[in-house]
Amino acid sequence: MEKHLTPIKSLTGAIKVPGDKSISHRAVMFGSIADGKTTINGFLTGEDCLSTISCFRKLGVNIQQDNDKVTVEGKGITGLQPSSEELYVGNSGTTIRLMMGILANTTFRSVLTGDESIAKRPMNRVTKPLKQIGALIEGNDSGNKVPLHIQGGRTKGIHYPSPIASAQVKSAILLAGLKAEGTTYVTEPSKSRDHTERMLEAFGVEVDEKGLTVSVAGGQELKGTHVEVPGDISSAAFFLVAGAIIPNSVITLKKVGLNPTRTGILDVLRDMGADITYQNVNDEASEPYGDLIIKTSSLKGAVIEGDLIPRLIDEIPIIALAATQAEGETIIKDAHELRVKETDRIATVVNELKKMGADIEATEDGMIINGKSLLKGASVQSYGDHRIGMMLSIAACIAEGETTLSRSEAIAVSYPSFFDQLNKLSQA
Ligand SMILES: O=C(O)C1=C[C@@H](OP(=O)(O)O)[C@@H](O)[C@H](O)C1
Ligand SMILES: C=C(OP(=O)(O)O)C(=O)O
Repeated sequence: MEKHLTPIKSLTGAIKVPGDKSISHRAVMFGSIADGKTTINGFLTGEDCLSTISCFRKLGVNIQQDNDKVTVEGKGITGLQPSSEELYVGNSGTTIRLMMGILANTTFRSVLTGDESIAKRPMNRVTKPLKQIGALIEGNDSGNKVPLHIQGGRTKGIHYPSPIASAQVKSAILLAGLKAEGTTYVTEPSKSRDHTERMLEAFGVEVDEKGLTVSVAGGQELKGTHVEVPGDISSAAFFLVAGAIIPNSVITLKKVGLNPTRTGILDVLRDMGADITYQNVNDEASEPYGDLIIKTSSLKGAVIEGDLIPRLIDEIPIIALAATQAEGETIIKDAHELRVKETDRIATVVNELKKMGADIEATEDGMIINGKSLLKGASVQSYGDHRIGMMLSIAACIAEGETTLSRSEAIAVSYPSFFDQLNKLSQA
């Protein structure tokens, strides 16, 4: 689908961004393998999370979904049933990688596959540790690419030093560890998002954390519960940057998730000089949340690297846009992981922003951006990557002239109401 976008004078008003994608996936997955019923409020109805529901239905789980309210009739950790069809995860890396951990607990064989983007993404990062735990996995490129065939075996706890800070890898291993003999440990090079750890605890599982090592003892069961999903900070990020760079703007983003493993974007934007304030913060919830108010700001460049990267990995495309409007240079490094997301996000961000006149260069593990560029409307594309599509739509709001965005439908993967909310704020 092609979208024609024109500049916006200001953004004002309040919105509630949709539910957190990482938490929505996990609520359905953990509810499915729990004993008893799980209710979810604030579920993200984006395509990725609908893929998760569809896969668990194929495994025999009864799931009712009414907009953002979901009820899951849990089957227990050994109660999933074989699917006669392939499990199709669409565009969702989180679905396939976490499901592999769960399927390592089954006695039957399942086949997992996905769209053209999933077909390119590396799965060795999970097949390798899961094989060590005892799962039987086969697939293209020695188990690195879909379709993947997976079956549980005699699983035994391992201690896995993960070469990358990845919540998908950590979660897949911990989930496989739930039924393994002994204890399963994962050590990361730096801390990735901890939604799995927090939610397993809410489902009654004991999770141990010592520094960068997380572990679960095998033989634990999950008990169905209620999950309240806060707004997705990765979706809010597009409006945080839009509010900062579009003149005369003041926006309130309500009930945004503020889990410290996800708030790197707030640290960076404040460091760059953005005027952000917090209201109604609830730190007590298993997943903290609060309202964020952002005003038009004069930004300056920043260096973004190291342990901060996993705390804002999905926000780098929109941070790159903010950097094009900042005074001075922004350097993003240690972000090699961007190369294996829905697209190679270093290449797609740099290519498309260059078409709009940005001064931006790719490096092997990041990018270098010189700010204060006057962006011009251009013909750009999302390459089927939701976050690239949204970043370019916000770029179009400040560009001179019209921008044509092709493959804009990809945005529905994580933010189906994105254009409605953008319109609402720009008309207010
Ligand atoms: O666990 C999750 O929910 C996610 C983890 C991150 O991926 P990695 O685990 O590959 O870093 C992130 O990029 C993705 O959008 C969601
Ligand atoms: C990388 C992302 O998701 P996933 O890995 O689940 O496809 C994302 O949403 O930016």
